[in-house]
Amino acid sequence: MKERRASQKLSSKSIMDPNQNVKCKIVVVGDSQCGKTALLHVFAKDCFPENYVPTVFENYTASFEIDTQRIELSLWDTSGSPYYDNVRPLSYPDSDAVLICFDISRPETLDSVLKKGANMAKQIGAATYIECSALQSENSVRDIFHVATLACVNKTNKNVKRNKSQRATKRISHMPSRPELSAVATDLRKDKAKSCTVM
Ligand SMILES: Nc1nc2c(ncn2[C@@H]2O[C@H](COP(=O)(O)OP(=O)(O)OP(=O)(O)O)[C@@H](O)[C@H]2O)c(=O)[nH]1
Repeated sequence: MKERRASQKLSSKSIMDPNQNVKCKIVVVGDSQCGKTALLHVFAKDCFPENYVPTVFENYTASFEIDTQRIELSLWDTSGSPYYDNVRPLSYPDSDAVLICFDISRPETLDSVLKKGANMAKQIGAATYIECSALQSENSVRDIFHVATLACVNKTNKNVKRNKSQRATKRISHMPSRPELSAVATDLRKDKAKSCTVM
């Protein structure tokens, strides 16, 4: 595993002790072949994986700097296969953020998110909805982890008060509905857009 040292500095209202090592655990879930591994590879290893290899469990590390604080990210890739439905939850304990992903060019993968993920996102106070393409835009991938890291840091900062349910309802309303996605999926396939993330 290779550690990525992001040069970009992030801004945060969080109050952090620069002497303290801040660690965040981010778990990535979503249907099989929706692009979870590619997302993590592009972010943590700076390259788009050439071949599709089904994941069982995989871990990556990376880091971000927020203000002068270095944040160590522990990134957990999971399998989207129903075969691993019983073991996937083993990665959830102690996670600071969960990225719930689907493939924007395959509306059926959004169904799973709507079935399981959206309710879960509301319950846990999801932060936002973001689209990205691991194939085409490393910046869009970086944005995902930028936001995820800030969400982790703010979550652990007791000085930041928020109304979880209001935030979730407001922010995830940007997520496309199933009919909207079906309508645009053909064009998206042509453009090779891929992953979306609800967090
Ligand atoms: N066009 C396009 N293809 C992508 C993108 N991201 C991933 N893929 C392709 O989608 C397929 C599945 O990608 P993975 O990242 O392995 O999917 P996964 O969600 O980790 O799959 P599981 O391990 O089965 O859960 C691979 O063939 C990737 O090359 C993307 O942003 N654009």
